Amino acid sequence: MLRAVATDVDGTLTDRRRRINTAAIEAIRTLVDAGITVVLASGNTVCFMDTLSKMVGTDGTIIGENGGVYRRSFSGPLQIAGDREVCLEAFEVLRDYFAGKGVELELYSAQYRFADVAFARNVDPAEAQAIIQVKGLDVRVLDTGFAIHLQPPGVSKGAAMRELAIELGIPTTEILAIGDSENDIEMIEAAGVGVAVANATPATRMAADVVTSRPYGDGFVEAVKMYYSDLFSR
Ligand SMILES: O=C(O)COP(=O)(O)O
Ligand SMILES: [Mg+2]
Repeated sequence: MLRAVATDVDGTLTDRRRRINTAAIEAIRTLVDAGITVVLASGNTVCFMDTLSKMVGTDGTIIGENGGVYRRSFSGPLQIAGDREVCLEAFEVLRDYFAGKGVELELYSAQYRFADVAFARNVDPAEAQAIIQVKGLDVRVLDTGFAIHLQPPGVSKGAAMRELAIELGIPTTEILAIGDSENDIEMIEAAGVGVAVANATPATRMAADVVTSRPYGDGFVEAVKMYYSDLFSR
């Protein structure tokens, strides 16, 4: 039995413009009301995730900053994985490099982040990755399709999900994970069932057990109805 659903946010519950799919919200509420734990798992900040959790109606179990932070329920202690300093140092290197090419990097919500660094996609993520590699920096460059993130090695939504699973007392084999991007691959692989929505990147689709026929929030609803058909047939 799939006792928990871990879902990505941007590109999975939202569309390309980050507008949330209202049918996806309804589906999450149906799951929550049936006692299924819904974990919102995103590259977004804790404060963003808290607001989203409240308004959607989950118990506040979240993975934020691509696994850099996670927490069981609103009242649980916030766990911080990884070292933000190494990400900030790597960001400085990238900022100098791209400044030399006349491109200014734009940080996203830096004052609200505990573990990672996120910035605008106005540069090629592959070029950023190449610079990190050339400089021998021990940081991952993740392209979520919405932002570029710098993560310490070992930090991922999948690693955070494993830790949360222990806290929740739910084996990872009983978790359904749904996502769309590179930052969802470890989570999709670690879960008992991994789903990619139709708009997912090729590597994310490859990692998944199932790829939905519909994109974005409609794909999320399709996946949930597929695995919890009894809850939605009433
Ligand atoms: O914060 C991002 O860059 C994307 O967020 P997501 O993990 O919810 O898709
Ligand atoms: Mg996403």
